[in-house]
Amino acid sequence: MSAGSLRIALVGNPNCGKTALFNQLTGGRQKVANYAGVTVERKEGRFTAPSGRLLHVLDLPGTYSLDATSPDEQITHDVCAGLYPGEAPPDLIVCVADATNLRLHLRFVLEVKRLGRPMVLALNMMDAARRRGIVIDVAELSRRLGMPVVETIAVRREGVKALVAQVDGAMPEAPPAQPDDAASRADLHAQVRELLAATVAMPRATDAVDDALDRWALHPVFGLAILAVVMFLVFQAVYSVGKPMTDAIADGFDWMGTHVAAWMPAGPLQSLVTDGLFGGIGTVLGFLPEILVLFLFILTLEESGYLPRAAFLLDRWMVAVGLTGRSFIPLLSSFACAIPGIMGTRSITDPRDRLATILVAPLMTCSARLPVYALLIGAFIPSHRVLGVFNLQGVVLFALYAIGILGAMLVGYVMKRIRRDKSEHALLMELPSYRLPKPRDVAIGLYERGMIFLKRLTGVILALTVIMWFISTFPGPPPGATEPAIEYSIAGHLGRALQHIFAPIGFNWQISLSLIPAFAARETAVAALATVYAVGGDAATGGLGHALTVNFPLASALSLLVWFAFAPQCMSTLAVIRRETASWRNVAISFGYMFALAYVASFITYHVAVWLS
Ligand SMILES: Nc1nc2c(ncn2[C@@H]2O[C@H](COP(=O)(O)OP(=O)(O)OP(=O)(O)O)[C@@H](O)[C@H]2O)c(=O)[nH]1
Ligand SMILES: [Mg+2]
Repeated sequence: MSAGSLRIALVGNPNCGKTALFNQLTGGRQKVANYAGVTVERKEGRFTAPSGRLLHVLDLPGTYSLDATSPDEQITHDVCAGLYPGEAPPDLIVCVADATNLRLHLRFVLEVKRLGRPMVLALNMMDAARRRGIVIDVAELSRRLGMPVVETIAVRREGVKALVAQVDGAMPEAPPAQPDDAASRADLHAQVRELLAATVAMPRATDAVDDALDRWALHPVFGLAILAVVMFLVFQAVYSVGKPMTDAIADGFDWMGTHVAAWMPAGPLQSLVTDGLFGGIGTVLGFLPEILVLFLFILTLEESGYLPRAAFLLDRWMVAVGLTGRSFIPLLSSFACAIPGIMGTRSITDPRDRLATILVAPLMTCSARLPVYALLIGAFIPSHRVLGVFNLQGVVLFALYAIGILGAMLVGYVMKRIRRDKSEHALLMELPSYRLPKPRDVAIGLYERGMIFLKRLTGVILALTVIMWFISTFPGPPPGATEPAIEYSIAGHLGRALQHIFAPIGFNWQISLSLIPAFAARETAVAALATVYAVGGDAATGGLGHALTVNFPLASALSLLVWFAFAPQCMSTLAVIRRETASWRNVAISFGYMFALAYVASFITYHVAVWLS
């Protein structure tokens, strides 16, 4: 340890507030949510304590015990035991415990103590504990454990002051290291009982409000009905709240585009700015409000503690289709993006269940597909009222999310049928307390999502858009050409070559072409179509939506929507599958089955739609 700095590791059972504490200490913006298994990687941050000392803080995945059974728990174990490659053991372990659930959490505290390293116990969630009338004799607990004990409330700024003072003060003495064997393990239970009896007065074991809510939320029939209604309302909200804002942004960009164009001399540069930048990037940017509205709901649900209940309700169904209730949370993260979803599977203990979840995660509709859906739905689906109250566009969007989920169930079921090991695992999961979402955490989450979207927009999407503009513009038409200029460009040739593959499912060459950049980032399909049609001169009047309705039959649009629901995901997703499973074979399986599924489903959709119309 260098004289001026100290390395601290935050450890504890899942969902006890380690990350909330980490964010308060370091000003970090790591994800906090009300269920187990949110953090799956070690995250480092630092801050300067009042004494001027630099404190390095490590946030670790939660773990129920130090004999790690899943990849994220392994990380925690290795860091604490000083076995993590390339990392010295921490100078001080801050063990975080949920004060409302000490029966479970103290066991882990005792386990960590046996490592024989200097440690401090943070009794977190003291606000909730006091509300429930739990009284803890902190001085006695500290004396019996032989370590400093600090009460904290990680969701309030002032709630962590005492902890900072403690870690910034004199280093606590390390407890004696103890061997880790079966006998001493059995002993832990007895010790926890003794500690609880001597230091904690618990008026009632569980919260009356939680119990009352759970009678409805976990009811096998009403519970599922509530879940369906909640999900349906979320998608309605995306349309009724997000759409007007999206339209306003699109109009604003159109207006700016025409004005900027008026200032510039005609030529390739003007075309790049108006067709490529305002046409392409502007169109994608317009979908930010819809993404934010969707995530406002998802983050609120995450913080409320409702989601693990949904996992519990769906467990039976998930097992029936070859997944587990534990797959629920990673699959849910995949609605943001398959990448965090696939990384989130690290909390699934069984490698077989984990792989099944990884393979179906990309079928969940990620937020990058939302612009594509929104564009096509806006152009082709009339905004009728259904049953007087629901917006038809919202219903179609809901249906698209639903076919992704149904597709995942189908694929899970097929995998279950073909694998040899048919054992099933019961879901063991703690249900967290219900909690009113903290505006700050939701705001952090929204900010992070928004920034991810904007960074993609100014990075990969911008680059791809410029490339699309370039290949759509050059080479220019030969003298005396009769067709639109774009027909002679690289894009024209490439698109027509690809069309051989995609014509049977109803795609014209422009769409076939837009699938190439979409493989790098889904949203670019929108930017690419905007650029291609703008360069081709079709989008000049009435915007991209209009250009699409003129150039595309409805059957092609439906086929394209279905294609995007199932098609192999972007390259980054495949790269993460490779990293998480260390196997190219899984990448090939994933790509291959999704391509086949998408092609067959689009083929059927296209031909049925043509036949019906
Ligand atoms: N009322 C209250 N809620 C808290 C407190 N600390 C954390 N929370 C909430 O508890 C939940 C879990 O917090 P996290 O920080 O994500 O927990 P974690 O220990 O990092 O969980 P994993 O990463 O899954 O191991 C979130 O909903 C927080 O808002 C607290 O002191 N009081
Ligand atoms: Mg965490």
